[in-house]
Amino acid sequence: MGLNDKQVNKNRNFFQSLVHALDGVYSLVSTERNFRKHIILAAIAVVMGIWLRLSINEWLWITLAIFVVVVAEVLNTIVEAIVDLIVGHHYHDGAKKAKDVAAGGVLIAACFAVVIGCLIFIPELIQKFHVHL
Ligand SMILES: Nc1ncnc2c1ncn2[C@@H]1O[C@H](COP(=O)(O)OP(=O)(O)OP(=O)(O)O)[C@@H](O)[C@H]1O
Repeated sequence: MGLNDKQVNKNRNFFQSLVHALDGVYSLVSTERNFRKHIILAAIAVVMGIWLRLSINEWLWITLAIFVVVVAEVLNTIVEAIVDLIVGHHYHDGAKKAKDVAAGGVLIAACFAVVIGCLIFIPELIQKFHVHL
């Protein structure tokens, strides 16, 4: 994936911008283990949502929860890349703080997603099993 042209100047057209943006998404999926785990959990939530026939309101919350985690993962990856670019493999208290705070952001986002998932799926599952009992 990607143009692989060591380009450092601005993108010339929309297609070039799109290819570089897709390169970024590919990089996230191929290099970030936690991002892949979150995508798998998001896919499970979507399949369960279809199975439980969630309302539009519930889908809005589930979508928000998924995107909050994705955005947090993206920001975490950006912070890690920039910190590594600046300090490399040298220990630095500032580098530790930046990476730990970025990881903390992902944790907070994941907790938000778990709360939303429980609030939506637990009552839906209880209702579903009552119907079939
Ligand atoms: N240059 C550094 N200076 C100080 N501490 C560092 C440095 N690089 C990493 N660390 C510490 O090591 C931890 C792990 O760093 P790493 O670069 O492996 O992030 P990383 O977390 O890949 O995380 P994950 O894959 O879990 O999102 C950081 O949270 C930080 O506490």
